[in-house]
Amino acid sequence: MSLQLTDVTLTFPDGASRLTAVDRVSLSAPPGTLTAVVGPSGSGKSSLLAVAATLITPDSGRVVIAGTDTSGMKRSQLAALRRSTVGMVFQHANLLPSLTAAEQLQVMALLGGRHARRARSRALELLDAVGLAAEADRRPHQLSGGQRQRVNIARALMNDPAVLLVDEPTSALDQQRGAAIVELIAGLTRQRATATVLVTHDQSHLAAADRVARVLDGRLTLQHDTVQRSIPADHPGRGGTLST
Ligand SMILES: Nc1ncnc2c1ncn2[C@@H]1O[C@H](COP(=O)(O)OP(=O)(O)OP(=O)(O)O)[C@@H](O)[C@H]1O
Repeated sequence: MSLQLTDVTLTFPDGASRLTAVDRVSLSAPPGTLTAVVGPSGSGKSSLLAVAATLITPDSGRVVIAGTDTSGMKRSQLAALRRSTVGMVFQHANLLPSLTAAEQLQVMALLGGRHARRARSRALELLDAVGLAAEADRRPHQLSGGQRQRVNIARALMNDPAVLLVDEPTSALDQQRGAAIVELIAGLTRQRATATVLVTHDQSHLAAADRVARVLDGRLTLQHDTVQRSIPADHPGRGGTLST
């Protein structure tokens, strides 16, 4: 299991008391599957994703990423673990205005301590995978909203993460471009055997997911598997047929 949350609770200060944003949630995400997390506004979806990303430490419960139990880890250790095993895609692409599409990806590899020349070829390979081979040398202002989000997705995959966490990636896009982005994420999840968790408001995105988790008032109320899929057997450490 690439991502495992066990009995996780997260609270925030709320006046004299505390608000429970995530309430005893257990969720596991196997490699090569897309888990959609849906629920009304304020139900705790983003909080759950932030805990899974180790950006926030929960009050209680356990987060295991790619076999590493993150409990008690120092901030620097968590940052290193995130760099090597977690890719994150947020609502807005947040690209650096002065860098080309390829350079946005190369920066990630250099931060991850990878070799510069290999970083360039990997960046071009990933931009091709998201349909942007011809846009590699364009800067963000020369790209459409959907293209910027594709660069964002490719960037998140640069360090070959075991876990891909995606928060509302289509909110700035129209229905058609949004659906194409979710299809792209689903395809990359299977190709690259990432354990992907996608937070979305949009019910129409659920068709692309293997599993659906519903959150209400911080609780996971229902989780079901939609289909059975196989993942590439030659992917290191992630191969085999998967029964979700
Ligand atoms: N940093 C914070 N400090 C205090 N309360 C917070 C904080 N972040 C979230 N909350 C509260 O936790 C609850 C869950 O919020 P969260 O953003 O996780 O929900 P969500 O389902 O992602 O909502 P949306 O779909 O609107 O983004 C809400 O009541 C919210 O007000």
